[in-house]
Amino acid sequence: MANHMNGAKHRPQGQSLLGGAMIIAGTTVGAGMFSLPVVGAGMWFGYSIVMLLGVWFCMLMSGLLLLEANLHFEPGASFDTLTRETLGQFWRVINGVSIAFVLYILTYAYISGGGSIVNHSLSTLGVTLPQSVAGLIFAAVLAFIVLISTKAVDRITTIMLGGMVMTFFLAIGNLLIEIDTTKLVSPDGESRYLPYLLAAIPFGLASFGYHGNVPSLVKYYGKDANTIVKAIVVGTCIALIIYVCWLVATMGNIPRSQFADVIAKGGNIGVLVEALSGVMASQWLNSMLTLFANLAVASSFLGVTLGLFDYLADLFGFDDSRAGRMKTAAITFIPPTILGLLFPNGFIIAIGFAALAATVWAVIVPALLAYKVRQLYPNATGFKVPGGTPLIAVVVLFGMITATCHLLAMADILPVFK
Ligand SMILES: N[C@@H](Cc1ccccc1)C(=O)O
Repeated sequence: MANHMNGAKHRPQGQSLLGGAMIIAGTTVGAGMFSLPVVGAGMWFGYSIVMLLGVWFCMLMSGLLLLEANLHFEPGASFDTLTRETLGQFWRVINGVSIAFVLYILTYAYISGGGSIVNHSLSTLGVTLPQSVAGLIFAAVLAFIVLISTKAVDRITTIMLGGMVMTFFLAIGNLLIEIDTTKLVSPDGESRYLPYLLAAIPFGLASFGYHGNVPSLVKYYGKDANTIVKAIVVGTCIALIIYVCWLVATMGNIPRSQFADVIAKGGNIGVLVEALSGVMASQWLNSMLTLFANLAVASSFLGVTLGLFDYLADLFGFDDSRAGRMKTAAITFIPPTILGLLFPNGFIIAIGFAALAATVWAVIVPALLAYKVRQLYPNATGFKVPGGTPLIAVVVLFGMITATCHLLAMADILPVFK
């Protein structure tokens, strides 16, 4: 649900807290959520919750550090401006490249996940398609909406958000009632848990990414630090609650040993939803769950690709005319769609790489920005994240550890549950 990446351009001052909290929650909750039970299956429920709490805290702090730095600039200053003016050209380039990489790879992840869930939905209707074709249809329909206008995206994501809230509570609410607590606390399968935690941290990080929205919030609220802090805290807490419910619903219904099958089939969204469908009593609730997954991936796709679309239009200087938008749409959608056709099942791998790049711009750069502005303005009286330099060091360390975990897991050095 990574919508409103660059939203809220047209709002005056005095906005309600709820709007901002929804922007943050909307961006945060997305495809990352579907990777959590799959990559958390090894360490299972208890450690997954501990990991989520730790990652939530660090990602909240990095968002607040970014806000602290941002408040030294005029509302409307972009992430690019912040890094250029504070850290210089080198970091500006690193930051820009890592943002573009995350947006591109997430677009691919959504096409892969979208193809998987569209395919699962069609198969319940008796239609079978190759997954790459389903991904292509998913991408083409949504890309068309982005091509029309930002307003079209805004309207459609709002409708989707409403649909997601209803289907989430219906489907997950029912799964929560049906959970089997013994599955949660004494899982089956091999008796090794903790070693699997490390390889899962990057997925936690990706699931709590929202940082591209911090400059949008400063634009939305002006320099009202108090309200923005509350919006970030409330928004990320909503995401945390949703993730905990989601882990209870999945791990309380699907036995740990069965996750090995889900992982063997690629761990994609459709496979996970299919496993959950197997334990749901009613066909109607089953459809609600499938609808929820479709909406979650589609709204994330719209939010992220709109961010990428605007970013690329700005980078290449394409205007807003029909020809300009066509050119921007071509460079936004064609590369990830080709990747989706070639590798329809790279969802989990793509989220992992998104996390690797996000450690740069959503964790390390915000910490460095805050460190630098504190040096530049030692007597500033505005908003300051508590904890001093030690907190900044913790956030940087978290980013470095997460990146290392991803690289080691990719190199097969860290244990990954299979
Ligand atoms: N949190 C988003 C992904 C994301 C990462 C980084 C920044 C913005 C969005 C998701 O789970 O889908």
